[in-house]
Amino acid sequence: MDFGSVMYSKSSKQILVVEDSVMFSRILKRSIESTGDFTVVAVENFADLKVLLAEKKQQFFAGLLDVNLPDAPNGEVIDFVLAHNIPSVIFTSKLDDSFRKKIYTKGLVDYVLKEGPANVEYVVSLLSQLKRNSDIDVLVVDDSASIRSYIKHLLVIYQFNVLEAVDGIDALRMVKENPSISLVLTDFNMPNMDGLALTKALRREHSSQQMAIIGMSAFGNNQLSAHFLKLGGSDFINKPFLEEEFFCRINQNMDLLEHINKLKFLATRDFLTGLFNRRHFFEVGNKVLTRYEKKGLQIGIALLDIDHFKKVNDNYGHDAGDIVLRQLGALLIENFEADNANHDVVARFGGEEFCFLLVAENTEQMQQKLSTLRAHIEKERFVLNDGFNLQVTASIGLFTDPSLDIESAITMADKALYQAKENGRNQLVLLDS
Ligand SMILES: Nc1nc2c(ncn2[C@@H]2O[C@H](COP(=O)(O)OP(=O)(O)OP(=O)(O)O)[C@@H](O)[C@H]2O)c(=O)[nH]1
Repeated sequence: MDFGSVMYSKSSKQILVVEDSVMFSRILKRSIESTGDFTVVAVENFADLKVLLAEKKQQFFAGLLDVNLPDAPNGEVIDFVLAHNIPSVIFTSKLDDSFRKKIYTKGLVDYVLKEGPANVEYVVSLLSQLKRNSDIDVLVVDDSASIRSYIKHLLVIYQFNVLEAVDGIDALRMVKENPSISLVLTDFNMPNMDGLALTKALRREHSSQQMAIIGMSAFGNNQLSAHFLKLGGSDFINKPFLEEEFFCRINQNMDLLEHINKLKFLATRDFLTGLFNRRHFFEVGNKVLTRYEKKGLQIGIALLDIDHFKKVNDNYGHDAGDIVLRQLGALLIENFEADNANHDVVARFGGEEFCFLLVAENTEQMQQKLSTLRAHIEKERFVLNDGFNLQVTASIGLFTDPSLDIESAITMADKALYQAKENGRNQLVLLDS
């Protein structure tokens, strides 16, 4: 048994595999690790498992357990691993009804039949869902404490972060205080504000692309479920439900939100740097413009262009150029997006050119901000794949005039940028009206 040879990256989560078939274990390891999100530690028998968990070297995100091991033929590993608080999925070659019920009462995440490659794919997607769920805040709304606690118990098995509310009014307050909530599971009959009124109120502020709302009510109430879905409910679960159906519906709804968010990201962001793209810059920029002009603040447009960037590509290769663009993108996100009380907007316009919409009390503030950025870029070490450190400089053109629209302001900022290049590069040039 060799646990020491595994390299752990800081962000990857560790998965425990307990499986006596070396071949199956290898296939699992390869498929799981190919996601780049997980590293696998595998053991072949119960004895090794005991040693591994006694060492307490790793914190496992999830376990994949074979229930029939030569030294533990009756599923003894299940209780042992669960006692170590490792959410687990079991592999089994056959499944009867009573065993299936036991799986969920024991607090296992799921079961997988050992049938072939499709099941390995299922395990990998299940692990990815668990990882995603650990970033999702769910609100459970029910006036019954015991039902809330049961649903919370199920959601925690699937790694969700769970918040609770006792009725619709309480739920609206919780959503306001916790804007990260993206799934609401609500009962219907509640005092003060019921599930239908809650859904109506939530949908005024949160579209179905931002938040999933799943209703839960006693079986047979078809009119209620239709009414709920028409109000904007995402899905409906009849009570009592099979745990398996409960998890499937929740995961399907969260998969949908995830896909929508990915599409939104792809439509609005530049692929290489993650900054806004040109189209989205205009969309956001125009909104910021109207909001801040009213407040009497000044707006400026700046264009930044890396100096002699062609030489970076020519001397070190296109990949090195991409590394510089990516690292510069991260620097711009850190300085202009992450902590952005003024709502400055920055985008990659293409190639090595970046555009800024700046909001400040006066032109001097903007100049100060951009001069600090220029100096920061000059000092930054861009680290290439072979470890070589590269330095670059950038020229910036800034234009300020409260009466111009964004497009005309960009044309003027481009003139200022041209002057900065003509004057010898690595500098900021201001043009104002
Ligand atoms: N690596 C990489 N290079 C790119 C990308 N987009 C554009 N470029 C390169 O950026 C370079 C831009 O060069 P030029 O427009 O001649 O300007 P420059 O060399 O930066 O010179 P000045 O702007 O005059 O200082 C070209 O070599 C393009 O091929 C990209 O996405 N990745």
